[in-house]
Amino acid sequence: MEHHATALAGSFALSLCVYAIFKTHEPRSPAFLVILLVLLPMAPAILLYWCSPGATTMLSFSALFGVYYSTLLVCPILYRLSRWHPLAAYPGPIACKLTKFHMAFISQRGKQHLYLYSLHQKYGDIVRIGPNEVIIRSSDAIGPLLGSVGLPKGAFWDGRFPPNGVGRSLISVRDSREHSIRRRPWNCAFNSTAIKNYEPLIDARTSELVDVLRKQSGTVNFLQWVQYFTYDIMADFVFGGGTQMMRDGDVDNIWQQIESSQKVSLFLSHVPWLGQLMFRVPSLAQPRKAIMAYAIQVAKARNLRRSTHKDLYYYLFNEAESALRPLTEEEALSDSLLAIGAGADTIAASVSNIFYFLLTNPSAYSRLWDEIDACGDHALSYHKQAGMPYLNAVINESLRLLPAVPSGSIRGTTVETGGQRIGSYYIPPNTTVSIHFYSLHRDPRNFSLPDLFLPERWLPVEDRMSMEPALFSGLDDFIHNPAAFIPFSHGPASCVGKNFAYLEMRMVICKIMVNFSICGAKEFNSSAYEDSVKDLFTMALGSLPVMLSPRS
Ligand code: HEM
Repeated sequence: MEHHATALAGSFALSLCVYAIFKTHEPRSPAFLVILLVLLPMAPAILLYWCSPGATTMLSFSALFGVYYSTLLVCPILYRLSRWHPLAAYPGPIACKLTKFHMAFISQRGKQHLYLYSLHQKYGDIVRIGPNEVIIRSSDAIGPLLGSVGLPKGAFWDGRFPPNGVGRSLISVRDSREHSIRRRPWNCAFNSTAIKNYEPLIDARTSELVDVLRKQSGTVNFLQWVQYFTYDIMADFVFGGGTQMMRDGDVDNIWQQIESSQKVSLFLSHVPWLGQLMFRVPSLAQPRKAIMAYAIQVAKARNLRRSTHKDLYYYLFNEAESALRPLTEEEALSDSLLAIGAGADTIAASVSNIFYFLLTNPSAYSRLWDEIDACGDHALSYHKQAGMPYLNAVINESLRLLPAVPSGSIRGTTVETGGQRIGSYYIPPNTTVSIHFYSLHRDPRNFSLPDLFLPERWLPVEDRMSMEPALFSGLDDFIHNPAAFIPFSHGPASCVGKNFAYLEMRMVICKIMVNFSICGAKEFNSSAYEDSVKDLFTMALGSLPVMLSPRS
């Protein structure tokens, strides 16, 4: 009996030690996990059998294992809910405080942006959405979190790549110094001179889009054509060409693959340790590895082919031989999937959303039409478009309401960075933290009438008053805070493709408006469109059925 009690106490003590190891070191090696979770709990049972073989029964063995595993389960539950947890002061749902699996499952429905928005509505400006994770809805936090003295990328990104770091793309590099080295060639590829070189590519592909749309009759799924268009243009400026989706369709089912891989990746980003384990099980890692392999193969083919113009890979492969510390081939190849996703996916969603808002807001549609028509032939000049107030207001308003990365970009403190004050909040070490763009953009403290599509809010006061006197003249204290508008994020790790994205979006909108009048097809349904919006880190959408009438 005495031996039984000692063995139970030993099992309990051992389990407490193992919990401490998990908490401090977060072991992920399968061999180590087998030792901690399978072999160690056997030790008290073996000792018990050694000391009193006759008295040892199946029941006493089960009790020993039961004590071991239940201690391992109960300790984190008690700690995570206790007032000693470093995030105890921050409110949030109990399920979130207990486990990140809660968010992982929520994310699979594609509505995590709405869920997080509802949490901000309920709990306030800072919400605990995981045992070690918070989201913030405050413009005061933008600079301290994302600015030049802000925090590096967070643990969120660890679940998407193998534990040895192979294949990590720029967006996921957690060490700030390494991130800035990896970012240099990207900055060169998207500076104002480089972007000028992409203008003929945009011209050619937008004209091709107009041509294929002219050949369509009846209901057209506008989203699908925009996806083909953005993919072709991405291939042009990233890989020097090589795809013809507008001509041949999506023969390799790339868009479907991107969406399914985004879904799995988002789940694993919420539970990064699971993602890293998954990479060790070939059959589970297959879908993610397949899309990574596809992207790498496209970049390798570009390397063999060389490009006829200065594309992104001209800079990533250091073909000008100008970089002080060129990327290794592996680093350059690792960025290919990021370039595909970021370069095509975000713009396709944004352009589709812009036309969705125009179709559901006829006065905005006709104001934009008037502005474009008033520019005559100049409407298709990049220079002119950059200064068209209503066009830019429509783009911004659409990105405000439906940002293409709705839940923002994830940063984190580590043991090395220590804790940090972000605005009025203290973020302890080892915490993942982000600003929830969707909630920030719809906060009435930043934008009056936050849920209304109102491009006029981006115009000078006198212009918006003259356009919408009924709406604006009664609102002396109309709030418009552009500092809280961050669809491209902010700071040294923000979106490198922002200027290019504006260039492409402006041109495609103007070319479409110059060439067609558009209306919703009979299948068009605004609530179905809004329901189809999914937050899979970047935004995925259903379809946008329209009718196009060519203008002479
Ligand atoms: C409407 C279009 C776009 C939107 C709304 C958008 C938004 C974003 C956001 C929110 C981030 C996260 C930044 C952070 O971690 O703080 C990001 C990162 C990034 N975007 Fe974009 N993006 C768009 C288009 C593009 C395009 C056309 C490219 C060109 C390939 C691009 C390339 C990138 C890259 C490389 C990063 C990683 C930056 C880094 O970690 O240093 N994006 N984007």
